[in-house]
Order: sequence, then C-alpha cells, then structure tokens
Amino acid sequence: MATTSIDPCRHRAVLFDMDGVLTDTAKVHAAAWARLFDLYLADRPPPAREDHRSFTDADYLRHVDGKPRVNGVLDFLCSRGIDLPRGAPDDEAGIETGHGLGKLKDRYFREALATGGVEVFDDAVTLIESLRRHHIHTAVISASRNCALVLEQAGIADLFDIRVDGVLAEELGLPGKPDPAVFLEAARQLDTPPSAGVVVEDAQSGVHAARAGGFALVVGVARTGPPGRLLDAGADAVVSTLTDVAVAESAERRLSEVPDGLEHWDEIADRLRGHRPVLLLDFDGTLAPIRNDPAKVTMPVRTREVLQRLARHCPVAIISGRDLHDVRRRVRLDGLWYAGSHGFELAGPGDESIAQDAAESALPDLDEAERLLTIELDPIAGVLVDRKRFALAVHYRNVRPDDVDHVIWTVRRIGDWLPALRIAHGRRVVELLPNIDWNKGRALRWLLDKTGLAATDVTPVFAGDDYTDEDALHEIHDDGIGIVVRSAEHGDRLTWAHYSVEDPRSLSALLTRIASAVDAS
Ligand SMILES: O=P(O)(O)OC[C@H]1O[C@H](O[C@H]2O[C@H](CO)[C@@H](O)[C@H](O)[C@H]2O)[C@H](O)[C@@H](O)[C@@H]1O
Repeated sequence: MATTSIDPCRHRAVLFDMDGVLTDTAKVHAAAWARLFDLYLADRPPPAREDHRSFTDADYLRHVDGKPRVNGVLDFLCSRGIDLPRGAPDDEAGIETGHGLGKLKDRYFREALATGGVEVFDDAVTLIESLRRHHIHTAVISASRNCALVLEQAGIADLFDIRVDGVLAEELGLPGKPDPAVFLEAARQLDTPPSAGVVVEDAQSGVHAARAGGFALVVGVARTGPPGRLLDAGADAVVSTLTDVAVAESAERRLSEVPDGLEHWDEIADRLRGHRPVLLLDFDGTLAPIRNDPAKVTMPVRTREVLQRLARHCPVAIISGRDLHDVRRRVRLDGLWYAGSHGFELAGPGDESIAQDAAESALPDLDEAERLLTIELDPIAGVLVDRKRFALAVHYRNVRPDDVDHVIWTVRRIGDWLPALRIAHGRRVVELLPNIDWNKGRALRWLLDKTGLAATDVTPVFAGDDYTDEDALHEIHDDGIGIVVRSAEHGDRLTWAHYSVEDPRSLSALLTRIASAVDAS
C-alpha cells in the first residue's frame, strides 16, 4: 500500500541519492571500505587506545555512508583513535593520508564494479518513470566521484535531468552532506525552490542535509534496516521499498495552457444555462489584489458590488486562508457563507460559526509555534508572523532574498517538531495548519453537502489563485467550473482549473458576466 505521496501540483523536482537508493552500489562501497580499513588496521602496529577491530556495517552507516571519500577515511579512523592528515589530491594511492587511503578505496571500488557490474533497484526506476510522465524534474545526487560511471554501467543515466556528483561538488567547492549544499545546487539548476522539492535518501547524513536545506518532503529509504535512524534524522516518512511512494493523481495542464475565461465566456455561459451557480471564492489574490502588507488589503468596490448582486440570486461563499473575522470584515457583506483559516472555521449567513472540532486539539501546538517563531524570526527584517485561530502564517514577501530559505527552514523545523501541525506553502507565505485531513476542498464539499447548496440544478463555480486553492479546484473538477487567477509566483505550475483569468480585476469582470447571466435567467 502506498504510504507517501508526491504531488505534481506542489512538488516540481525529486532529488535522488544514488548509492543504496537507485543502485545497489552501497554494498559495493561497503565492501571496498571494509577491504581498505581491514588491511590498513591489520598492518598498522597497535599502539594503546587505538581500536583495530574489523570494519562493520554499523561503521559504514555511521562514519562513511553518503560522505565525500576523504571525510569518510578521516571520520572512521578518528572513531578508532587514529588521526591522519588530510593530505592532498595528488597523494599516491595507499599512503597514510585521507587522500591516499581514499584513492586506494576507489581502486578497490572500481575493481569490484568492473567484475560484479551494477545492480539497479527496479522500484526506483518505476518511480522515476512515473515522475517523468507527470513532468516532475529528477536529479541524481551523489558524493561519489564515480557517479557518472555507475549510472552509465547501470543504464539509467538518461532518467535524470541533472547530476550533482563528487566531481562537480569539488569543482564548485561544495561541502559534503550533512551540509545541504549539493541538494541546494541541484534545486538551483532545476530552477526549483527547496519548498517545492522532494529528497529521497538512505543515509542519515543525507536526510540531515535535506532537512537543513528546507525541502518540502524528505523520504527515507531503509531497504533492510529499521526506519528509526532516518526518522530520527528528520525524514518525513521512511519506506522499505519505493513501491510505497505514489505519485498523486495530478492536474495535467499548466497555467499557460488553461483557456482564458473571458475569451471563452460562451462556453461558461453554456455550462450555466438552466443551472443555478453557487459561487465559492478565495479572497487574497482572487477577489483582492496582492499587496506587500496583508493588513492593507481591500476588496475593490466594483467587486463588492458584483458579489452583492450575485448574492441576491444565488449562494455565495468566501473560502479564505485568513482568519474568519478578518476576511468577513474585509468583504463586509451579509448573507454570504464564510470559511476562514483555510476552511477550518465556517460561518453561515445567519452568523452562526462552525469550527472544525478536530482542529481544536491543534490549538496548543499552534500557540507554541507562534511563541517560538515570534522569538526565532525576530532578527530577520521583513518577516511577518500572523496568527489566525486555526493557522499560523509566516509571510516573507518583504524579506531579503538571501534570508528566505532560512525563514522557510525555521518554520519547517518547528512544524516538524510539533506533531499536531503540518506545513503548507502559498504565495510568499509558509503556513502551519492543524495536521488533519481537512482543506479548502473538503470545506467546499462540506458547504455544498451540509448546507443544502448542492442540488441537481446547481453548478458550483470556484475561483482561486494559490496552491491551497488547488484542493478546491480538484474537488469540483468533475461537477463544477474551476477558475484560476494567474500569477507568476510559482512559475508555470500545474492546475486543476478549467479556465483562467489574468488578475482579480478580470475575475471581477467575469463575475459581472455571471451576474448578468443569472439576472437574465
Ligand atoms: O486563501 P486566501 O484568501 O487567498 O488567503 C491566503 C493567504 O492570503 C494572505 O496572504 C497573501 O496575501 C497577502 C496580501 O496581499 C500577501 O502579502 C501575501 O504574500 C500572500 O500570501 C493572508 O495574509 C494569509 O493569512 C492567507 O493565508
């Protein structure tokens, strides 16, 4: 059964560690390391306080797995009480330096590769092929300087858009894992922010690196051993086979491919003929233009007028990430349904407020996240920590570009630490929400089902601009009309929308046409 899901609407790239994840070279490496260290320790006179016992699988995992070769030599020997100089890249194979012994290990590794070949994990190939069908970029990351050789021998080099290996890392002077530099370089090359990237790793140092890099999802692979060490390092999920990683059903169109709703108004009018529309509308970036300061956002007068006109004839609901009372006071219209905190809190036209009971249990963690983030992010200029009843938004629209990764990383770290919360990304904002299966899509369906808004002669129309709106666009994909307000902030991303409009002003124009159609019917 699939346990972890990669979502093409949100995840734009997946970065795969090579050894142990894609290819069974981990055991070839382990054998080469064991050959190197066992021969070296056997030959070395044993002075006091040095440990000359054989190299073990635990040593492999703890001291050398996933690290640049020279660091592996020095770190393992240090654990046995032996301090060798690092040496220099032109040291001869076998001399007593990090580089010298590293070179000898490489010779053993290549010998084993030439005689034994490379075993590829079929589950990895199946997953990568599925990702590529969904237009998700793929990268291979390895500390190994033999990465290209291994991929060629394994016949899988063509499965990746880019490769960041030991050779490139040295050229660019990138530190090895657990530093996130190699993952960040891959994300940079793929033009994908870490918040839209997934890392698949089998080494603790790699999981630490991915977490430190602020990646959206870190999947640990423990093919044989227990999952604990990768969970402890910060993996979101640990699988024993990549068959347990699914690619979620996804939208197939990019923003640029979605027809413009004003240009295709006749089609929309046809869909609505003989049907009563139910309007379900996001607020920021949809009804109201984006501004640098969320507190200064106002809804244009014309948009208020058209909503009022629509509400006379058909149900209108506002489904916003804002706090319920905040969005109500900005829309300032009676007789509408309102959903705040991404749908966790709802209010009907009669003013009754309905909270999602299950979300109440997340309140202590939200309070703690607010307390910690207010302190930790205080030194960063431009950050805005905005507490809503059932969500906490950290805005970084006004933060220096160099500080953005740190802000996202900090929110992620605190969100990981508080089990009642999950993370969501939006336009220049990262949010912590109750970790329960509820979102704008579920809230939309709840509104339609539980409030008598659903009927056979009704057509739901939802409009939104952001990632969190995709849950609602997905929800009505088969029985409604979905409209996305275009923006360049997440690139040419995938969307479930049927139509698009250029900006909130164009949406207002489209709503006016809908109002005229309703008036005339
Ligand atoms: O679901 P929505 O109604 O679209 O709310 C989503 C978030 O919108 C607000 O933030 C966004 O708009 C701000 C004002 O234009 C902008 O500065 C910010 O960068 C955007 O992310 C709101 O402040 C958040 O609380 C909502 O969650």
